[in-house]
Amino acid sequence: MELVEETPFRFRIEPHGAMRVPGVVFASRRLLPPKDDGSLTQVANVAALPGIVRASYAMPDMHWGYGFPIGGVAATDVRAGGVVSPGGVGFDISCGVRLLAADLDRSEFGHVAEKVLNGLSRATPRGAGRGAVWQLSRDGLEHLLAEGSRYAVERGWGVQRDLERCEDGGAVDDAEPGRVSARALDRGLGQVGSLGSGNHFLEVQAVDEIYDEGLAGAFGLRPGQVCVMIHCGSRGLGHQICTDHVRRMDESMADRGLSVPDRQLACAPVDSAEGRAYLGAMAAAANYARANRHVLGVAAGEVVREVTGRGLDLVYDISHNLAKIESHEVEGHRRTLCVHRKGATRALPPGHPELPPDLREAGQPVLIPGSMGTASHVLAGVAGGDAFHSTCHGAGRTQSRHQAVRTIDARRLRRELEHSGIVVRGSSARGLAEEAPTAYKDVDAVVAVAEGAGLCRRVARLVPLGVVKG
Ligand SMILES: Nc1nc2c(ncn2[C@@H]2O[C@H](COP(=O)(O)O)[C@@H](O)[C@H]2O)c(=O)[nH]1
Ligand SMILES: [Mn+2]
Ligand SMILES: [Mn+2]
Repeated sequence: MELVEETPFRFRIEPHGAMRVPGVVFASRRLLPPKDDGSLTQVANVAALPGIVRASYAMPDMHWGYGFPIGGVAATDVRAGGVVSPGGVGFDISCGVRLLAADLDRSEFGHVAEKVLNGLSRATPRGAGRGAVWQLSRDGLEHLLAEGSRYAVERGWGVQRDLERCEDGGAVDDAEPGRVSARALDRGLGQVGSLGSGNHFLEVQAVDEIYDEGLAGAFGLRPGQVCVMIHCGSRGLGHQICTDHVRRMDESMADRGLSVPDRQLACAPVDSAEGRAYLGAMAAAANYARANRHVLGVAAGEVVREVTGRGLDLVYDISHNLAKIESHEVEGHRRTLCVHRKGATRALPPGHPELPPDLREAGQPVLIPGSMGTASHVLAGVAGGDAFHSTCHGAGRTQSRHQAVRTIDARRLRRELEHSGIVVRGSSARGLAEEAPTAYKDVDAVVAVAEGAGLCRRVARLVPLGVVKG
């Protein structure tokens, strides 16, 4: 795949073959994926989607994914036959990050660290399919799919202010629980308030460095502050919805005369029976994921209060696996677009009407986990942000899980983490090796490139104090 360096941190793949638009990769030379991981070919494949506009984008944390690369962003024109592709959202629909801040300094945390981490470990169900913080009836689950975190607050979980600090006020309005299969409902029923496994985590962190004092203040962050970051998504429910709709779209493509370079890019016009069915179910999964992070955050807040006497305030909650119908200007015209972000985070600029009043001047907080042994970051959206106001979502993998397990000694890793003062709870030896910091890119370099490319700005850097791994 030939890449042309257009400007620092921006590479272009010229349209060729079935590509309808160019590919644009935001990266430094060092962060570019190896040619043999297939993700640059995926950028080119996505550029062939019917109705795609401007470019097929990839963020600096990009790596290979199902159909779309992780770190991929693509928008299609809804009124010009543009398609939606479940592979452009991923199996963990609305996987995302929630950051909460404590009125506690890291100097006060050391002597209670073990106690807090033990409490968080007990309060956080994790692993494949086991346990949930909130046991719901089938009727309750349907309410939650329609109303997301708003339903949780209504039922006594957390406070109204939490909703203002959530993307979409805690729920998307276009969810259609009736589009969710019985199998997906069954899988989701006993998992509301659970982490899942692998890359999902609940981490206690400290603010280590502030890059922009004004923005950090607006987000409620100060140097040395203890925070809790939660990364998880829509569990078995989202996975089943993706599986159901990839199959359905795959079956309908020939009849609709649609073809794509890779079967994993199965898609349907947004404005079609299959497209609408997927988007309605996907939105229900998005509401599930937000409520999932919400109740985990409330449970974590109770533990922190019990041990330290201080509570947790929500900084922000944002997804990084979602398709959204948004209005953007393309070639001088306002268009209604279906924006896929898969392992990419929306980053609204200052002044955007969708931001709550207290964040409107600052821009949207963007939450970037790094790894359990390195830093994580808080960024902010900027005016003129490219890729439909999107940026990276993490460090991004350099090694597959399989490669990591083959090369990393889990016992040694656990010792090294504990030696650096990071309390580790949960996770099997295999799980720990899969998620080793060395299996990921350098998150500091990723966010510096994202900022250098004009996608966002850096606000604060956080370091881990303890982690509960899925
Ligand atoms: N702070 C931590 N970050 C972590 C950990 N495990 C993974 N990660 C980062 O999350 C992103 C997002 O993952 P994805 O599954 O949504 O693609 C990933 O790229 C890593 O940078 C952790 O334990 N702590
Ligand atoms: Mn996930
Ligand atoms: Mn994720």
